[in-house]
Amino acid sequence: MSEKTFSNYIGGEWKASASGEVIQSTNPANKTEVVGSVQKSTRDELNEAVGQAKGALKAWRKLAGAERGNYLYQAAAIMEENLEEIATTMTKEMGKSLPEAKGETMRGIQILKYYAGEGMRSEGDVIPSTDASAFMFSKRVPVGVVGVITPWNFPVAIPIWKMAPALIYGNTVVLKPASEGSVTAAKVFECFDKAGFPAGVVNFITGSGSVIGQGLAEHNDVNAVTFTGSNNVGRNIGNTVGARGGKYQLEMGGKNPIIIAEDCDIEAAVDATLSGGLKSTGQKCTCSSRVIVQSAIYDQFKERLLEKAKDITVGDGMDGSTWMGPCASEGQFNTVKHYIAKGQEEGAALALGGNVLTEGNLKDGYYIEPTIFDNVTTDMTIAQEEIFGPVLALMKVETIEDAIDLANDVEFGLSASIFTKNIDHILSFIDDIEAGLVRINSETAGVELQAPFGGMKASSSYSREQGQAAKEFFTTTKTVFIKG
Ligand SMILES: NC(=O)C1=CN([C@@H]2O[C@H](COP(=O)(O)OP(=O)(O)OC[C@H]3O[C@@H](n4cnc5c(N)ncnc54)[C@H](OP(=O)(O)O)[C@@H]3O)[C@@H](O)[C@H]2O)C=CC1
Ligand SMILES: O=C(O)CCC(=O)C(=O)O
Repeated sequence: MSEKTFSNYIGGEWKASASGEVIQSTNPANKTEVVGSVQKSTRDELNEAVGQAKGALKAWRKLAGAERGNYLYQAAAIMEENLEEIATTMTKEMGKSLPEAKGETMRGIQILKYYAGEGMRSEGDVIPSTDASAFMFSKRVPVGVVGVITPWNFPVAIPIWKMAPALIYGNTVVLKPASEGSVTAAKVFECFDKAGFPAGVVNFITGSGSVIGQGLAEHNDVNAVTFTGSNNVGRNIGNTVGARGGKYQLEMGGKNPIIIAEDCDIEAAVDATLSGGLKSTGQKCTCSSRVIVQSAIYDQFKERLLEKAKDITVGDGMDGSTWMGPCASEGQFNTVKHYIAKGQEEGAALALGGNVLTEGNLKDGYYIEPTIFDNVTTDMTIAQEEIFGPVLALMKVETIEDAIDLANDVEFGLSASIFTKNIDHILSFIDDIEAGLVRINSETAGVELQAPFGGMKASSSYSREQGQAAKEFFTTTKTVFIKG
């Protein structure tokens, strides 16, 4: 893949920033490899992108839903032709293994198709009026210009799961992707460009979060902002958009528990813990980070977990034998090292890993061993804060009631899972766990595009994304009363 500089996509044209500056994206598996560069854009360019989106709004919302859907089908088809290239760029830019990157790209394509079909579905209800000679109905209408601010960990799926519903319901969009995932997002926009959306309907602008992201949050012509990322940034965006009367949706961190009950299938529970905790190098907001195990099987579970974790192959995501890639960036690498040191300082026992990997080619990347802490208590930092790295915290409990209380003892509430065959435990878990995604005998990660996605407590702004739930955020309702 040749290194390339990508422009912004504004009003249907690729345009370089007047700043003359670019942001380089490097490969976390090989720090010296530049994957590509994107524009370091200015506020004026953001204003231009928002102006284009505003200008395109009327004609776009007046198209039939099926016509808007055709553009999404077209984008999906073009992405399918370019799947390999997009996935390769993703692996090189943020490090997840190539099969995971391909899976994510395929998921983006399926999301586009799902929402394309939405253009042919109901957009309201007929409601009986108390006046027998009148006709009353509700009708969903677009919110307007939508600002989309996304993280680097799912650089294809997250921008698409926000843009596709925004577009099908008649909104126009301005995407500001994470700087560390911008080259991959630019590849997606190349497909959107080829799909031939009317000028101004989809816009792509790169640059720093504090200039372009904050600018989207502050812009009075941006009617709604949808964000996924860290809690601090998310709260600030919510406050800024809310203060000017805009609509916002925030999806933020998680500290997701997986409860291992004494009656469970231990092999399945071990596999799910490793997959949910360490796939994508633990860089999913839905990843399992607290493993809460009943004391009767604690030692047996731990032994098997350690045995299997030792076999994990760490390396460049482009290498077919790699199960776990590097941390996505130097910043993330340093954060993970900080939490590993903090865990040790606060008295957790390191049962596995904890070291930086430097053997052979690994020295060129941001590699950390799969790390498992034992004897973790709920007051420890590693049991409370989102690490976003390959670190699991084992915690021991006596009863399932204790396990659920412990699981709820964090500020987050995104995803949670339990491994058990006991129906009473399953029912009380479903009832009592404070999480937006509740998973039984399955890992905490694994989001289905047709179902609502979002968290409780500090994990989200009470809103839900994906499936039919997306309609709530990307539309507003008109109630129409007609009397002849
Ligand atoms: N829940 C989730 O899905 C995710 C959670 N995280 C958590 O966040 C931590 C940090 O990750 P990071 O990517 O830095 O997350 P951030 O919240 O910093 O970034 C997410 C997005 O917001 C943008 N942004 C940054 N600062 C501002 C600002 N002041 N105003 C508006 N937008 C802004 C970023 O742009 P830019 O990239 O240019 O800074 C990026 O597009 C991780 O360690 C993890 O704990 C991260 C990713 C996803
Ligand atoms: O688990 C998934 O597939 C999606 C998780 C997610 O949204 C995230 O990590 O940002």
